[in-house]
Amino acid sequence: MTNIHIASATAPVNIATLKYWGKRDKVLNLPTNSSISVTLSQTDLRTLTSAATSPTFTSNKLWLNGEEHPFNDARSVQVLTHLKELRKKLELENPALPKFSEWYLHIVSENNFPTAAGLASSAAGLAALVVSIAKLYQLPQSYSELSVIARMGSGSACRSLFGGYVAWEMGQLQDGSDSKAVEIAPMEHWPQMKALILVVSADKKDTPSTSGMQLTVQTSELFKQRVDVVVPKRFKEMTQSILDKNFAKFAELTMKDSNSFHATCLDSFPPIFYMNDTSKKIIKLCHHINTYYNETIVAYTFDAGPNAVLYYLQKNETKLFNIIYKLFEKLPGWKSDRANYKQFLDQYTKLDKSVLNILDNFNDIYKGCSRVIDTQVGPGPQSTNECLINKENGLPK
Ligand SMILES: Nc1ncnc2c1ncn2[C@@H]1O[C@H](COP(=O)(O)OP(=O)(O)OP(=O)(O)O)[C@@H](O)[C@H]1O
Ligand SMILES: C[C@@](O)(CCOP(=O)(O)OP(=O)(O)O)CC(=O)O
Repeated sequence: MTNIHIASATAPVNIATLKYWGKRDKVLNLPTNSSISVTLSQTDLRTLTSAATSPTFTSNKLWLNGEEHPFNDARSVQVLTHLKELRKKLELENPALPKFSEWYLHIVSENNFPTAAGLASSAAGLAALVVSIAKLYQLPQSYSELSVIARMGSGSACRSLFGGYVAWEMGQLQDGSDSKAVEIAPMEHWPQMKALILVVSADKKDTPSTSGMQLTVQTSELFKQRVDVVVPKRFKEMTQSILDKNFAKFAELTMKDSNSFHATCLDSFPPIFYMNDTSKKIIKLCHHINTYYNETIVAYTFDAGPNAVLYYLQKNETKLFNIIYKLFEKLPGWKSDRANYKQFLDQYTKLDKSVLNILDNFNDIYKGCSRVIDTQVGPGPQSTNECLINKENGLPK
């Protein structure tokens, strides 16, 4: 087979520090509040997607992690329709261009981490889908403009169009054209931000985010206070804390916002529970650590599932790991190039007796977790020559 055109791109995961929870328009996927996230390094968590088009393809197809995946759901169709419209404009302006807008697409995608495990695979997945097709179609739109399309696929995906520190501005327009992601600051602004993900064992999510947030909008009184008062103020403060590189402030707002989001889940009717007992113990542990050091050195945040993401600064890693490594050392995922592990264990025994007594209560906490992911702030989507599609037949390699 000839006449197959292919382009590939990677995209990162992002974990919100000011949560998106609630839609004001379900079809266009418009949020009830603006949100903020940190983009994580693609060395540890990334989606690689190759997009191909050819006049010989007979339908749109998606292969995800080696298996064919449904690709005709309303959200995917909406994303493809918008990208094709933008390509169509280019073809009208320049009739010499091949008519990609009239051909079907084959998409092959791989996540280098577990899919649908509450690790924001849909965010990285949708962002990589949009960026790879935009590259294939040679679209001139900015990443902010493309984020509007990614948003239709999954809200949080719009923030994965940028690296570093990202805001999703909720926008005011009815058509959603101003509900887009913008960069607050690139990764280089505050490269010392680290993230330790504690993957908490769970069979399945309590309630998918999409339906969970709709239930919250419909039933929670507390939610009104959150979107009208709490989040707008916090959005300004958190943006400023990032620009000022004020970790203590950033961390406090991050923890409070995670708690506020989960409070509105509990206030939904019937209530939604995303955190489990292990999640709650992790919250307590972080507060004990900050109290012990008399300084906010670690922040926790939880999405629509029990996994914890801990944010901390590189300069405080030793302080944090002197406590946390001992408690979670049995889990896989610690970076093997750390020569310091023995030192962390030695330091643990030298902590004050008072805190060691408290930490005794956390000896079993690792049993509720399956692995750690030791990562950090990272860049946005990348173009790549790595390709998952066979040029001869347009199928996965
Ligand atoms: N690489 C990808 N390309 C296209 N779609 C993807 C990709 N990865 C994931 N998805 C879509 O996202 C879905 C998983 O989304 P889901 O919200 O259930 O999990 P998650 O994103 O890992 O968790 P959470 O949103 O709670 O963080 C998959 O079933 C698939 O439809
Ligand atoms: C708790 C969250 O992770 C919710 C993410 O929700 P989704 O972006 O997965 O929802 P849809 O727009 O319906 O696809 C908070 C966040 O990422 O801001």
